Amino acid sequence: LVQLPMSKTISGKTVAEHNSRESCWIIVHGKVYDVTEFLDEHPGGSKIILKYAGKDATQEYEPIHPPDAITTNLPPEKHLGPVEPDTVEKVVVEITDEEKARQERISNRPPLDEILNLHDFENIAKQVLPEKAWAYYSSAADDEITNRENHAAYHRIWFRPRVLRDVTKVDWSTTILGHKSSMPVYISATALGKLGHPDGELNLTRAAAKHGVIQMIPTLASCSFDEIVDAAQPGQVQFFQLYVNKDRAITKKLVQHAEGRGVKGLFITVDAPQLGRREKDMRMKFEAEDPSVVSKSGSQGVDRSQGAARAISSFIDTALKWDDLEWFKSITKMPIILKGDALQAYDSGVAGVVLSNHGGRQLDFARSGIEILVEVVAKLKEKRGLSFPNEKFQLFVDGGVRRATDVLKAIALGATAVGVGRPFLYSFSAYGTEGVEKAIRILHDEFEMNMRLLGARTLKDIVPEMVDASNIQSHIIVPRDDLYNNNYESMKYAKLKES
Ligand SMILES: Cc1cc2c(cc1C)[n+](S(=O)(=O)[O-])c1c(=O)[nH]c(=O)nc-1n2C[C@H](O)[C@H](O)[C@H](O)COP(=O)(O)O
Repeated sequence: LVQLPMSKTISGKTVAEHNSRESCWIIVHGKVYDVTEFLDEHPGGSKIILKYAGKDATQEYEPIHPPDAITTNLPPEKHLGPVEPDTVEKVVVEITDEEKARQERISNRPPLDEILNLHDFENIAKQVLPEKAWAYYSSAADDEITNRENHAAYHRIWFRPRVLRDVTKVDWSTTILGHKSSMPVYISATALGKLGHPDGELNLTRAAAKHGVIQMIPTLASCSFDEIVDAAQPGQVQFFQLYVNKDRAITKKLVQHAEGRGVKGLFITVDAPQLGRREKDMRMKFEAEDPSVVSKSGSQGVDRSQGAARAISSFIDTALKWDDLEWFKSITKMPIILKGDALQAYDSGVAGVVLSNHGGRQLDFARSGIEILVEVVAKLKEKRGLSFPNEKFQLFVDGGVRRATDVLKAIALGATAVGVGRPFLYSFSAYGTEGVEKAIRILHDEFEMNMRLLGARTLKDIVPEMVDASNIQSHIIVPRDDLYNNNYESMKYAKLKES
């Protein structure tokens, strides 16, 4: 063990002497950690840590890790104590021209009252987000066809509105798993909130509290779980999205802690035994690492030549199977909902299912949640005599929802509510909590208008007869195949060569 100086704090100079693979100390949030033996365990690879060996790594650490990640992953004897303030050499991050231009775009972004729809937030986020953040948030798997199909599928569903109904008063509030919600929309779990904004997922918590919307807390949040729950108002309803860890003891601790903190629903993600190949994210290579590095546990090193997603998700249990649900029911009283395309969910006795393809970030060419909803409702009606929406077994969809009309189509087809992911990410990335509030207000405005135009006073009036989904399964138009089309010189003879 290295002999530490007698003083309670450690000088920056001493830390700077431990700047190699042989002895690697880093500073995070003013505390010194000996990460020498953790280098090859780090899911994000050793390179990114060695870049900050002997230095302050807080700035790099913040967006990707919950604050308590380092203290929970390093044994206590590696927590060396506080660093002597102002003895640490400042990590100068040079401001590139590109970054200056991005800051310029941030200050020139339009005022919130000019934002009219959720697409505006995406358009602005694309211009103001750091490249890594935009890549991570916007990316989807392979050719991203499913990501586009998620949105396109709603365009194959048409309304049959009712007229001459008194729609002076319209009310689109509902309950989700028995909890009040101001709209049939919840904020879906999306990881790494601090890539887009220093407050990360707290932006969602604050806005959700103010507007009576339910937030689903992701396992891979940048903020710690307790930070997010502590930021909730008394009585605010939150759900927890779980990636099941190979180490079930960790999963059990997480689930029971969430229940103990008052979370009202456990959403187990079942469509991601491994996170998909999201090529925009992969291009950001979080410090490519030689995959042959064998970690201490003797297993092949984490393949770190991918983007953030792969690096942070090596813990996910690829062996998860239907029989495990009994174990989950034995460790928690929270209603359990499966998140992913899980047709057998009803027979396994869970409280519901989110028909989702993870925003197109997993299996490309997986069908959209809304298309599966039509199939699931028909099947459960025929095989189990169920009708929907159904209090006992609630159906949710997510993916590609950008308008209140998308939500109303899902409600008409039997969903209890709909999850929205990227639009809320983009809204806080560009405008913080106020952006999320604006996004929620936009949806409220759209609900009011479209409920009136549909001739519906409450969500109960939104019935299957009000939509024509007969074309939902016709994939005659495959969403734009951008990658292929942009490379293919389709206009080969556009310009005949002279002579
Ligand atoms: C956009 C996005 C989605 C993620 C997401 C991160 C981002 C940036 N992450 S991920 O890194 O692992 O893929 C999660 C996640 O933590 N857990 C999860 O269940 N779904 C995750 N999802 C999927 C999300 O919960 C919704 O299913 C999806 O976002 C719905 O599609 P839209 O974005 O089009 O609304």
